[in-house]
Amino acid sequence: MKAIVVIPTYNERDNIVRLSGEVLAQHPDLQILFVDDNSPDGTGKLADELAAGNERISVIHRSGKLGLGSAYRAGFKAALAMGADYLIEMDADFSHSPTVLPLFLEAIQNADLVVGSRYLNGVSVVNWPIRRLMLSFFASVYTRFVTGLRVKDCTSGFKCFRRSVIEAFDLDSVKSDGYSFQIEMNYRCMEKGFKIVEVPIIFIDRHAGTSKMSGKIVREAVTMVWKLRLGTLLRRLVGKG
Ligand SMILES: Nc1nc2c(ncn2[C@@H]2O[C@H](COP(=O)(O)OP(=O)(O)O[C@H]3O[C@H](CO)[C@@H](O)[C@H](O)[C@@H]3O)[C@@H](O)[C@H]2O)c(=O)[nH]1
Repeated sequence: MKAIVVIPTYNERDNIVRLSGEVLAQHPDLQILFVDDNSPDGTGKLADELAAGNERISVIHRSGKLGLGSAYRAGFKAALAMGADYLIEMDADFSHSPTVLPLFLEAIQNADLVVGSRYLNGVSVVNWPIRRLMLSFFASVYTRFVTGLRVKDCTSGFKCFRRSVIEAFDLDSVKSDGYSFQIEMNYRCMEKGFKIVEVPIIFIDRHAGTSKMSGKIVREAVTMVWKLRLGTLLRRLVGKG
């Protein structure tokens, strides 16, 4: 079995050394693929040094900050080419605990997509400012209302896909560049009838570095849910869905 943890990075220099060690210690079949967008703080160079010293670590370099969704598209394509059986999404900043990874590998045996959920048993978020927590929580409520998704944490960035799920998508047709990538992937899985299972996680706000959340990312997510829903309705109307 080969499970590749795809980790997009932008200015995560203070996190990736400890993160790599902790991720790889969780299971012998885990590998890491960093997707760095030419981070000004030198994350990419440090990732190269880690990769040079460990064959379970690889790095993709891109020319500049092109967005989380776009980083995952590039990372997933590379992970497929590397022969991944499972493709895992994870943030670089320890908001996602590496200790959950073995649970993902267990849960994916009976699912097509495993979502690490902050909102399965109430709210499991530590240290997030209340405004950010409300934004995330109500983004999920709004997404469920508009799209009919039955996932409690629609924007979670900690998840595990079976290879066959990613192969079933034309990754280039996934439009989201920002965090709405998470919503779009969930929605497309639902449309294709894949089995989505949520497992509870505790999300802890980062210690080092800063969030890359922006108004542009929020606006993209607000409109994306309608594009997804209307796209499905239109396809049904013309008999292609
Ligand atoms: N390569 C690359 N990486 C990026 C970019 N933008 C963000 N990242 C990386 O993507 C991860 C998540 O970014 P954060 O900035 O830490 O996200 P957050 O604000 O804490 O958001 C969390 O909540 C979102 C909403 O629920 C989630 O969608 C997101 O995945 C994350 O868990 C980090 O590893 C960060 O370095 C980008 O443009 N390019």
